[in-house]
Amino acid sequence: MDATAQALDSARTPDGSTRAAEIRLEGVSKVFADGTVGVAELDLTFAAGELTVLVGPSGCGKTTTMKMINRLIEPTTGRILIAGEDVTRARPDELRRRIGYVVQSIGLFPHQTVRTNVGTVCRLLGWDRARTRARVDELLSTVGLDPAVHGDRYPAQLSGGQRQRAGVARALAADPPVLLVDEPFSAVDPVVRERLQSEFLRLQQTVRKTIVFVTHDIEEAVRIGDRIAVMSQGGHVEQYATPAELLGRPANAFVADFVGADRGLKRLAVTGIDAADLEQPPVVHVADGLADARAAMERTGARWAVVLDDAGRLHGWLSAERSRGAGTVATTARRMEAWVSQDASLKAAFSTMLQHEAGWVAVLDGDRFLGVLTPESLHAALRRSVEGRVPETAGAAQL
Ligand SMILES: Nc1ncnc2c1ncn2[C@@H]1O[C@H](COP(=O)(O)OP(=O)(O)OP(=O)(O)O)[C@@H](O)[C@H]1O
Repeated sequence: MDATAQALDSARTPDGSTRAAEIRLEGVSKVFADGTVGVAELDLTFAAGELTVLVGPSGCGKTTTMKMINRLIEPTTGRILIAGEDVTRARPDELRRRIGYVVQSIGLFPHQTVRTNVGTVCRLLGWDRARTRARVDELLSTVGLDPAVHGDRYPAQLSGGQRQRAGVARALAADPPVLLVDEPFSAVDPVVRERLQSEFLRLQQTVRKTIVFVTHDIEEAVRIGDRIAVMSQGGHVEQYATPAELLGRPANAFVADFVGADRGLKRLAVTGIDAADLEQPPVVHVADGLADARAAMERTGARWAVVLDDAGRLHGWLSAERSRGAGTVATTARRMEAWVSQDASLKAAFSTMLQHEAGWVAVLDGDRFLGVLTPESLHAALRRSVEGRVPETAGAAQL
């Protein structure tokens, strides 16, 4: 076993799983035999445990960059370090057994069952049958396939989405610290695609690998990436940033054009709710009298108040107008259905607001009321997400 294989094997967590490893490209170029420059002088670092997306127009060098990491393509110049070890000095076969690889076009071996397919690398690494079988069944369940139902099937007996999941399970089987993923969802329809993306994200939350993910689809990139490298011809990185930064502050015209004119809308989906974004309307309690509620609203000039129950849970809302009538808060308050959890995106909050035709949406932490988002505070939240990088006066134009 060479130094790179050892480095990839060595970092074990207490539960025995492999730690994610940083990948560093230093001055990497690829000039093909016919003189085509696939990638020129590329410096890029993929942080350990992050999902980094390479995105860009066709032929810009995404796949070449990815395939140099597991040496399916040999770099012409430069160094590629994984966990500090130079992969160009490693034996390619040992290297590839330690790097998971998911690709849409290279499918599963058609004449092997799903279980045999998924266990391929485990067997190559010399694992015994029992360990391999246990690992394969665990992985099949993790990716949403039932070992008892799907394990003994052949790839042709699975749907496209199921085949893709089996491919992901195969890549993860030997618990590699690094996973390379090339356009895995391009052949499935948009609905299945979105579901597979969500599943893939959930899986990454559990396994926390260093993932390099290639796609030409910016929607997919912003949906799943922790960071995104937007590339142009020759593997040139035009911008390397988080989805929110990329959409909020494209570095140049190329990136702005690539992310699309609707980038403000796309940003809603990648921006979370921050406690600082929330407005605090007057709060009254369900046991209060209407006079108290009215007074609370008059003090701040508010047109409505949030009504909480004794435990601080959202009960509903009360308008200033209704508070002038007779009765109690309990009998006069209206139910409040426009609410989201604090871990929702701004897009989910806005969508909830529209769905209920409400002027605001309550934000909850479990049962606990945290505050409300209005169209104004939502706008401010979007601007805050790139604060420090967007001049105040440019904010409106960014949307
Ligand atoms: N074996 C090869 N010989 C010559 N040129 C090549 C070879 N492989 C790739 N190229 C060229 O290198 C450039 C980068 O190709 P690459 O496949 O990395 O692009 P990509 O960004 O992944 O594109 P796509 O999104 O279309 O898959 C392209 O101009 C391509 O034509």
